[in-house]
Amino acid sequence: MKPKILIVEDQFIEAHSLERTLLKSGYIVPPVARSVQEGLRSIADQHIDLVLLDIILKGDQTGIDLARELNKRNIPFIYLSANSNRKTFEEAKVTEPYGFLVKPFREKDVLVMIDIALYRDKQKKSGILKEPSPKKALTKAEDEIPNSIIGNSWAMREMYEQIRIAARSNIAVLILGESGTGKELVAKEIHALSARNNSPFVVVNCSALPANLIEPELFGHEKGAFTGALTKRIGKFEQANDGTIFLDEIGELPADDQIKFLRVLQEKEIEPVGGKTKKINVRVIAATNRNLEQELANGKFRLDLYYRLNVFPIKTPPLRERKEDIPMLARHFISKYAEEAGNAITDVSEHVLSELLNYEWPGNIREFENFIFRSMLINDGPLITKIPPLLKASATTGRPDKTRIENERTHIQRVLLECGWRVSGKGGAADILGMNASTLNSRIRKLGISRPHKL
Ligand SMILES: Nc1ncnc2c1ncn2[C@@H]1O[C@H](COP(=O)(O)OP(=O)(O)OP(=O)(O)O)[C@@H](O)[C@H]1O
Repeated sequence: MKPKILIVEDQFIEAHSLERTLLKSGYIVPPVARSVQEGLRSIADQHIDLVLLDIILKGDQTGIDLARELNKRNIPFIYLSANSNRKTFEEAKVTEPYGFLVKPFREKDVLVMIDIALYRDKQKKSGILKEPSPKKALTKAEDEIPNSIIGNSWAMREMYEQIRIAARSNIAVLILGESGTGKELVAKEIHALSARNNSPFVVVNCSALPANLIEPELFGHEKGAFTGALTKRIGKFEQANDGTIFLDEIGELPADDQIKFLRVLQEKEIEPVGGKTKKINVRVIAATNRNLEQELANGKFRLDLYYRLNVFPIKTPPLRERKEDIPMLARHFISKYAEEAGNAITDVSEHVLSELLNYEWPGNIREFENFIFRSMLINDGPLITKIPPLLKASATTGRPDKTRIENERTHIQRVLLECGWRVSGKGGAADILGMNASTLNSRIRKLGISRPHKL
């Protein structure tokens, strides 16, 4: 039987159009509730599978008050909201909705979000997503994740599940995770498993472009649109037509471009500089290693854009939270670099493995990968027995009263000092830390690290 979905909405026209959309898709829809009281009566009378809940309702109480009741009864819900302010958003967020639909919404977005919410709720209730017993072998079926993401830990298996759900729809995805945790790899995997996999996958790193070049780069420009625009240029969104665009470091997008990006998400159209608007069909995956909610609070990231993007967030776990994957990752990178390193190394020794497990890997897999490669160069094989020094200062085994930010600052400062403040290139600080040079420069700025005068 199709699920029963209750609409709690006091605006007659909006409620009616939603009701029609749901009925057309075969959902069972009880009479619309116009207030919190009516909503409470409705959930008391019958079993409801999901609630679409407007935040501002007639009467003293809001949708957020009703959400607290729904939580007590384990009924999942999605908020419907117009442009609610930050305070309302913060209050709404703590009630843990399955999503926010921002008015005006498109029929397709509503249906996809409902589909995902019902699926996630079923998973949660059936306990499928509970941690498997440690005695069970953790196998990864090849047909589930065919590509290059390595890891069998619980954290990774949960992430694979999210990737599979995301790949089934066209919904915007926001990948959140520290630098070097494989966000780009996840985006590629979603594209590869999706129906768009025969069309382009286009990557844009928003932090690598100077602010004034982002707009023409993303949206394209006509010949002569500005000084220096000698030829017409097709922007990245258009290059990705029918496929997927991956916008890395989305937190770095300047305010003006955020508005234009919102338009792509809402209207599915772009406006090349000096040209006419065009319809496009692109799946958007964005990523950030910043705390976007902090950026919202600082007024640097638009709330409406955040709503649109945060429909389906996926977190990439840091390596220190999945150390059980370290032996597998070590073997993977050893075989990846075997030819380049030109020796017959097959694995790491027991002693080295325990060193690798004891370290916290602040630069995550990128740092780990670089480290394995550097270790291969100083060993003959068949095992890696010698390794370059690991920078213990950043390990959580260091001073427990230091915050992670302080640890990161100290770690980056040390590495910069070791390399004489050379950021990019082989053996530069970015290489050693396992970060992109642009990411490192942005971290240096954010953490307020400055170069000592004597250097
Ligand atoms: N699970 C994994 N298995 C194998 N390789 C991985 C895994 N995760 C990351 N890598 C490798 O680590 C490197 C960094 O990954 P990626 O660029 O996807 O990270 P990121 O999170 O996007 O980093 P940043 O935020 O700095 O852009 C790449 O070489 C990638 O192939």
